[in-house]
Amino acid sequence: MDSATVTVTDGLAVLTLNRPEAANALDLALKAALLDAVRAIAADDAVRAVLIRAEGRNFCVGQDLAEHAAALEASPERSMDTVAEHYNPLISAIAGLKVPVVAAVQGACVGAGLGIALAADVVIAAESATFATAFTSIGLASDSGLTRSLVDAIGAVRTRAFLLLGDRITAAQALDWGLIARVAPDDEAAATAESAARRLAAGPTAAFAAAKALVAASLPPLGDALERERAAAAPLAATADHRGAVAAFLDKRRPAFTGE
Ligand SMILES: CCCCCCCCCCCCC/C=C/C(=O)SCCNC(=O)CCNC(=O)[C@H](O)C(C)(C)COP(=O)(O)OP(=O)(O)OC[C@H]1O[C@@H](n2cnc3c(N)ncnc32)[C@H](O)[C@@H]1OP(=O)(O)O
Repeated sequence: MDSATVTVTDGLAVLTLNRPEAANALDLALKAALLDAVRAIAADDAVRAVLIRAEGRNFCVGQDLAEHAAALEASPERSMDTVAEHYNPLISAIAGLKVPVVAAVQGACVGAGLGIALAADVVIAAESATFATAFTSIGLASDSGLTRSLVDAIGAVRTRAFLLLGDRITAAQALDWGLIARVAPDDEAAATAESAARRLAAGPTAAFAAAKALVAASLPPLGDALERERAAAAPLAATADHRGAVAAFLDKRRPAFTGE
């Protein structure tokens, strides 16, 4: 089964995360499939808007920690290569799409999953959706461009608290903070997001592209944030806190951090 699929109808490309059995956790296959899909969408002149959605109860729970544990075991210093090889190119590709991008979020939107959602232009969430950064809970700092997209959306004070305290917030809280654009009842959210995406696919594509470019130009460069996050990830992968927290998560127990 393809872990990411794309269908294009009437100018709308629907990109689906399709690993519901694993809460759409990002393993190598899903990351590579998403990157290939976004690059194909970017090259398709017929596409005038994009909807990013996910199968199953959860939008995306971030890096697959079972896969990561194996990679850490094999080579802590190499384990973070995927940030440069997959995460950073994926976030850059989504944010770099010239057409409008809508993300439809249900369930858990966590870690790099939050980074994917916030790389879109418009996030529409189901009422019961939740949002979390999760990185510091496993001894990491941040990635997927969140140190730019969060600061842009909610400011540095809230971003620091969101990263450091690791709170899991509701869709209503996310809307109140300005993290997302809309909240819809659980049974209407998918249709609301698709309707918005279809409206954008039928809209003034050149004007949308110009508006996106103008807003992006008013912000610090995404590439700089991604590079800083990449550089910060490698040394953290080598910490006992990170390795211990990943093992604790997989063993379903609370981690004991030593600060090392
Ligand atoms: C050389 C080869 C290299 C290979 C590649 C190596 C990888 C390198 C990694 C690089 C790291 C840098 C980039 C990092 C990106 C990130 O996203 S880091 C953050 C990762 N995500 C998390 O830490 C979230 C962990 N999960 C949770 O906090 C919670 O599960 C939740 C998302 C808040 C949901 O909670 P709840 O609703 O209570 O559900 P749960 O019961 O906790 O989970 C349901 C089932 O899903 C499983 N699961 C959840 N998250 C993950 C995950 N990230 N990876 C794997 N599995 C996950 C969870 O275990 C449950 O499973 P079951 O018990 O089987 O039901």
